[in-house]
Amino acid sequence: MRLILASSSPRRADLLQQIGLRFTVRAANIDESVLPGEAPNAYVARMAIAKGREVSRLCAADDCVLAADTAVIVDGRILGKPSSRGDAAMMLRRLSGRSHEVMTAVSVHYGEALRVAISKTEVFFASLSDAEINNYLNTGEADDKAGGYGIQGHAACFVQRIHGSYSGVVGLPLYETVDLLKQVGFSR
Ligand SMILES: Cc1cn([C@H]2C[C@H](O)[C@@H](COP(=O)(O)OP(=O)(O)OP(=O)(O)O)O2)c(=O)[nH]c1=O
Repeated sequence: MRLILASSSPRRADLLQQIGLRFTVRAANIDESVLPGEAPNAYVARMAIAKGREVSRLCAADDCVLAADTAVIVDGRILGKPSSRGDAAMMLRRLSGRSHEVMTAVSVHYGEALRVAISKTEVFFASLSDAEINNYLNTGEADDKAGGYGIQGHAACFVQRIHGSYSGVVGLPLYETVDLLKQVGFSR
């Protein structure tokens, strides 16, 4: 009986380690395109379930598989990971001087059981100058992160406040994760 983290994200592994869980990492590789008209909560839940399902197929029947998906939502639009530096710059200009929502869905597959939770956090960004955006992009932090920023890195300077879950913004909401593991009866 093992806990498997179905993720290639080093942040998710760091967060799980932070709360003392022992686990093995097995990354999932799925198509992350948004369906036409798909609502943000439906999208992140579908992605978290698909990642978990793919990895659980390769695991033992008594393994517990944890997966997650994070998206940034602004004006009803879903921002995933930027496809280029220009795309990341566009995302950061869109987030500048206002608040947006970060949604992370977590899925747990354990035996026949599947549970999903969604964490939503409002993040308030300061106004960013073009120079600040360019300097930030030079750090390379934007490349693999939803919305083109990481609150845990240099972009912390852009964040005035948040309302919700810090670990959820970084990619794995820890309260919800532990709650789901309890719900399916997975004990450490
Ligand atoms: C908003 C934000 C996102 N992120 C990260 C969390 C996720 O790793 C990433 C969003 O992409 P995801 O598709 O959720 O995850 P991933 O591709 O990194 O990893 P995997 O699918 O293998 O689990 O953005 C931060 O690290 N900090 C932040 O402040």
